[in-house]
Amino acid sequence: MAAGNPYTVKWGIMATGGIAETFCKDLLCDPKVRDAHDVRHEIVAVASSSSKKRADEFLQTIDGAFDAKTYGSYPELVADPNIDIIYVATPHSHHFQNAMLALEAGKHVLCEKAFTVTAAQARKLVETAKAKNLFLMEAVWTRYFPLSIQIRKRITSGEIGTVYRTIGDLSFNSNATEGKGLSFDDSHRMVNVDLAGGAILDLGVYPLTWVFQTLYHLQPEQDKEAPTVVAASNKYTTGADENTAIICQFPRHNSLGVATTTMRAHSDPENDAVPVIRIQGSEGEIQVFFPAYRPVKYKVVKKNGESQLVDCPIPGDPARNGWGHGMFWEADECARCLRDGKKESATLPWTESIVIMETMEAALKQGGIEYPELITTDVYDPKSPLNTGNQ
Ligand SMILES: NC(=O)C1=CN([C@@H]2O[C@H](COP(=O)(O)OP(=O)(O)OC[C@H]3O[C@@H](n4cnc5c(N)ncnc54)[C@H](OP(=O)(O)O)[C@@H]3O)[C@@H](O)[C@H]2O)C=CC1
Ligand SMILES: O=C1OC[C@@H](O)[C@H](O)[C@H]1O
Repeated sequence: MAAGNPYTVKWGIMATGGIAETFCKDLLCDPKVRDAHDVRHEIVAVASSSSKKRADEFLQTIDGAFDAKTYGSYPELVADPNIDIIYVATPHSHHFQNAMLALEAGKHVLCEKAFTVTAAQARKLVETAKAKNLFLMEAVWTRYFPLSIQIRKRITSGEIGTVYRTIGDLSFNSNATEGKGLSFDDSHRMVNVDLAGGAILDLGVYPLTWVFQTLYHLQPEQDKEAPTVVAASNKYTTGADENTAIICQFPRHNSLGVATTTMRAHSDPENDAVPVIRIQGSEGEIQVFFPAYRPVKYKVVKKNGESQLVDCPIPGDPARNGWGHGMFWEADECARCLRDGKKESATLPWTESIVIMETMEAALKQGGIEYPELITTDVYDPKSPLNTGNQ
């Protein structure tokens, strides 16, 4: 790399669903538009477990990377020597086996949230990345937003005093128009236990992200304290949780986090009428507005009543019809880590992903939510139907 040239990362995309499309469109945005001059991204390959044709169509959908190789299976993708890092964009159920497939093939990995279905799976991924000297990161994109970075800095600088409590919610009103059910088919990944569906793993991970990035991440390294967890869930007819509340207690730090999520009511039905995250300290609080996963504004309210509203827009690339979703910031983090030889991101270290998985696992257990053996095993199987595409 000549001095001054941006470092280029070559991405392989595993799966062609909704989030893969969004992420790839972000990769195709010009980094300079978001003031990133040191890194750039290339999509060099895409795989669909259903067919090569589906992967070909995907390139049309994202309207770019037309030279990328396309594959009709995940094993073919991970074998491609031109790829630096694989983005795993499959349902939760598949993350462990798919990420292992990529790591075992010697590829760095960015794996969608929720990282895994069980904490043991998360530990196994980390052990494998460590043993193989590979980069691995959970794709909790919200952490890499300038908004999140600003908020963490404000907390660290003491602007709201000692933080005692963070309350967060991510909820949607997904009630069916008729009857008592939800609007999803029972086979949909939001509610299907075979795909590790449910509110906790899909939505709850975001309010938990706010609890963790404000109450756990900022604890001094020598005094890290994992929470004790008390949780309750109401189950949907499929067996997945539809309505969950999780309390995280950090007794040594005298703080509490409350994360709630439901598919039965919206976090903010009046649109910006209420904050969806409240980070509460002795000198004031920081309020973050909907949605918890992609917030674009927050308010600092001081004890004396003074307040400041801060807008943090997500830049759109004019050359891509103004597209810009905000996933490019996590992609830039991957690029910088790879460039600098780092195996994990300091913004979401491996230990923290594991503690978050332990927290969600505790909540699932207390809520009586159970998932099938095929998707909870922490034994890697390259021939698992989750890897070969028969499932
Ligand atoms: N960061 C964020 O904002 C978001 C993250 N997500 C996360 O991304 C992941 C995927 O979600 P999303 O893209 O919405 O899901 P989709 O259902 O839209 O796509 C999932 C893709 O995974 C592949 N897949 C492989 N096996 C299966 C299977 N048995 N059933 C269904 N799909 C399968 C398919 O691609 P193919 O046929 O090409 O192999 C499919 O298109 C989840 O972990 C979710 O939590 C989701 C939405 C937003
Ligand atoms: O990650 C996500 O963020 C947005 C939600 O709508 C989606 O279900 C979830 O997977």
